[in-house]
Amino acid sequence: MSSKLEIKALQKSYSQGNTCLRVLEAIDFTVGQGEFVCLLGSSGSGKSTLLRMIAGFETPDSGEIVLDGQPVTGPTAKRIMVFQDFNQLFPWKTVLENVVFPLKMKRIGASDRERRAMAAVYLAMVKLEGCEQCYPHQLSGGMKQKAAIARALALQPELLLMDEPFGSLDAQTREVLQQTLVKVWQDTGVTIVFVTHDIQEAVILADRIVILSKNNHRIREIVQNTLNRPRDPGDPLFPKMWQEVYGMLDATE
Ligand SMILES: Nc1ncnc2c1ncn2[C@@H]1O[C@H](COP(=O)(O)OP(=O)(O)OP(=O)(O)O)[C@@H](O)[C@H]1O
Repeated sequence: MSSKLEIKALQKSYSQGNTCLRVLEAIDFTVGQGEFVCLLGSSGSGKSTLLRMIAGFETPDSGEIVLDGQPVTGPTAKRIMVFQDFNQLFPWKTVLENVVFPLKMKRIGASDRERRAMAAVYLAMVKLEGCEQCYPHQLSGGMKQKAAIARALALQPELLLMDEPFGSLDAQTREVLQQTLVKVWQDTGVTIVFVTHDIQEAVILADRIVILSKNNHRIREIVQNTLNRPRDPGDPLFPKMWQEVYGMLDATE
């Protein structure tokens, strides 16, 4: 698998008052074209910080982030982020308009008609057909997250970055969205880096799981997920994979 994203010797600290808070140190890993990678670690291990740097929202103290051979120096539409917050959509626009608007801003599609057709394709992909004319306040949290995912995918990013997008959903809705996301990922071939602190979520979604340690700010382990897809927590092999990952996390506490 060719490397889509390369993270090289990344280091990041924040100043908090008079002290320097070290967050990430010697972070090295690659993400392959079309791969689904989860960043997992306890609270404060630097998962979101790492994702924000990959997005180009923040700069590392040292080290390099390279996408398709080009250093990341700031945000671009090649890397689109989906957040945990349900209020990512424009409240005054319909679901369809929410997907069409960024396409127009990025001059994707030759006409409004073409952009609306593109938006409808991505909304159908996340199973929101029939909701195109709804406003965000008429949607459940899960439906809002689906719309945010459709909007991100419609921009056809090189990299989809997801920061605990299902973190505020109930368990059942979360499972449905996980299945939807895996299907969309398989259909589009998009490369995904997904932050979670939920082991089950990482085991259901990821090809590989990058486990961050809060203790030394480094990567504790990169776990290859050996379970066949579609993943099912009822699979007798699922608890073994879960335990393997849990063991890595335990050692970081
Ligand atoms: N802008 C900032 N300024 C100062 N400190 C920050 C900033 N952003 C994050 N931090 C600190 O960096 C550390 C890592 O934060 P980060 O949000 O990346 O962790 P996380 O693993 O995503 O945690 P969680 O799972 O709780 O979201 C935390 O101690 C946090 O307080």
